[in-house]
Amino acid sequence: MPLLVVEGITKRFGGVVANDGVSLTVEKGELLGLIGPNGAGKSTFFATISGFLRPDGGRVLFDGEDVTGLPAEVLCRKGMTRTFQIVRPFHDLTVLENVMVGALLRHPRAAEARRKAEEVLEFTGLAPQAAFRAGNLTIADKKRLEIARGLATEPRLLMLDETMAGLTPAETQEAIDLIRRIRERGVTIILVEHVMEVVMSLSDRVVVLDMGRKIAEGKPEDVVRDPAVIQAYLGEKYHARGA
Ligand SMILES: Nc1ncnc2c1ncn2[C@@H]1O[C@H](COP(=O)(O)OP(=O)(O)OP(=O)(O)O)[C@@H](O)[C@H]1O
Repeated sequence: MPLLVVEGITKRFGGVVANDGVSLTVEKGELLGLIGPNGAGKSTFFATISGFLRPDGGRVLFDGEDVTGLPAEVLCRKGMTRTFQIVRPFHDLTVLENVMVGALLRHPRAAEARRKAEEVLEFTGLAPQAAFRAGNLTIADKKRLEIARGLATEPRLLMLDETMAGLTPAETQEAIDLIRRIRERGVTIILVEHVMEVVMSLSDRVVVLDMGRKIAEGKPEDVVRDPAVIQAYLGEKYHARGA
């Protein structure tokens, strides 16, 4: 049984149909890349399936259970956690305290939450910055903290929304390595990402959205050769890069 089954999810904002009957499945242990041009509906899809927005139609099944429209904190407890494109740590708390907030979900006693948070900081490479105020971190470390806060909730499905935006090539490589290691721990991952090298190197399968609809799905090497994908997305991207 797939870990996640999404059937015909639709989300409208007034006259804009941000998600128009999107269906997909994610197998346990799989890493699915979700790509598409700006405004294609990727963030809306994340928000709708992870309980931050209510869908106008369609169903979400998590590990066989219908979880459609349940609030984010309930879904998080069931094991579905998302990160945000615009990172939003508690700026005045330390890095350790920020991660403890995530860890408290499964470890209500502060000492245990702290132990869990320290383990996650070690794993994500943020241990040296544990006592820093989150607001003082570099962009790359803020992105890493966003992932660490998600990991501290001990998800089975982790949805990563543009964790590489604004990173240097060296920082991007570190983030790729971190995502690989998360995956080796058995966490299923959906990754929204514009950096194609990242999508290509990490994804088992790629789904392409355009104007709210799924226009392609398959192995990364097949999807990048799909004429509809080149026209809707890659052509524009390569053009924008001057290639
Ligand atoms: N809260 C909102 N209210 C009104 N319209 C919205 C809202 N959120 C998204 N939209 C619209 O829905 C469409 C899909 O937007 P969404 O942010 O999901 O796309 P995206 O693929 O994540 O884009 P990007 O790659 O730029 O992050 C866009 O037309 C956007 O303007």
